[in-house]
Amino acid sequence: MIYIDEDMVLKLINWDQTFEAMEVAMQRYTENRIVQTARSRTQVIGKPNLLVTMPGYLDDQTYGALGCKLVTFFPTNSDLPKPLPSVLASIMLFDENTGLPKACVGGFEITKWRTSAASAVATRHIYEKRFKPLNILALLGAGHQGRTHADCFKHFFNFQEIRVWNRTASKAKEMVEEFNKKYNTNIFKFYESNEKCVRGADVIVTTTNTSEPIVNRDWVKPGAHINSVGAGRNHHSEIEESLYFNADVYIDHWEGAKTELAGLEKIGIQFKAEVGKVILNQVKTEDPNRITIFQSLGMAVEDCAMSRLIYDSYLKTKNK
Ligand SMILES: NC(=O)C1=CN([C@@H]2O[C@H](COP(=O)(O)OP(=O)(O)OC[C@H]3O[C@@H](n4cnc5c(N)ncnc54)[C@H](O)[C@@H]3O)[C@@H](O)[C@H]2O)C=CC1
Ligand SMILES: O=C([O-])C1=[NH+]CCC1
Repeated sequence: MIYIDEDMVLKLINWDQTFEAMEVAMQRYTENRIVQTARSRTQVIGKPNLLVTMPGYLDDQTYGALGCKLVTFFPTNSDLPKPLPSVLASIMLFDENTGLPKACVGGFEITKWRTSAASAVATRHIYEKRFKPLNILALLGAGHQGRTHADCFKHFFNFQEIRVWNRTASKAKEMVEEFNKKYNTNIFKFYESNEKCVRGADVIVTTTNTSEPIVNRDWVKPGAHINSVGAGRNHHSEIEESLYFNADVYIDHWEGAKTELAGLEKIGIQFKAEVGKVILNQVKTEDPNRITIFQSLGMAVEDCAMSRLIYDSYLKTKNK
């Protein structure tokens, strides 16, 4: 069995293949060519810290794999004297004919990249494909996911303004300075107020651990698209609940939604479809003024696709 560490993952990963891997994983989901369950959660007693397991099987010539991601979600890591990321992960990849372990792949970078690319896939298929405007992007959250989403959306879309808000303003300011420098641009703008950041935005991405809404119904312009990624108290804490009643809500997978979005179902929200159906043109939002939401949970088969991609790329570099 080989170990592919985070540095190597970063050398091998790229946005275009990650996007394709996410499209394939979501499409195969709808075609019933995957197996995955709701993830298991093992909590450290007396703490909000969790070990989460995500096993999956994806049937695909290029991205197919049998694997299991092990994720730790430790929100208390940000309070350590030397802070650590709150989401850490490793992915085990198995031979689907023998069950032998093939690789253990670092899952920290993969989780950031694949989650960002999943949001981009959702934005492309739910929103951009309908010729909707892509002028202003609002990013709420300047943590690991917020930063990777900024790179990803800069790569795939041509926004004229990318607004950044964060609970701790200094982090958003730092990010804006760093990203304007990195891309030699001035399109990244710091926002002190989440309301002002959201108002007028065409696309909104939320990547926070908040347990209270940071996006209110009245702030979101008609026809805007939201990718809600963060999992605070639950996986739908970032958006005011009444907004879900006024939107078409898309998910990535029903197994996860049944448990992790049970709170939304309980208050009567019906999910329109999984993103795979939109990719396959089986469903779409017709009304251009209807707000759309991608409620991203993250799927095991996305990690299977990514670990296969990284494993194959790794072998290619070794065989050169
Ligand atoms: N949907 C998916 O597939 C995935 C979702 N996630 C979720 O995304 C979220 C962000 O993950 P990372 O960026 O890795 O974490 P991080 O620790 O790097 O960032 C956390 C962010 O949440 C913000 N935050 C924390 N408490 C807040 C509050 N009360 N109000 C407003 N903002 C608050 C912080 O300012 C920071 O911007 C987490 O909830 C994580 O569980 C992570 C991976 C995959
Ligand atoms: O899909 C994923 O890896 C995660 N979703 C929420 C925390 C980690």
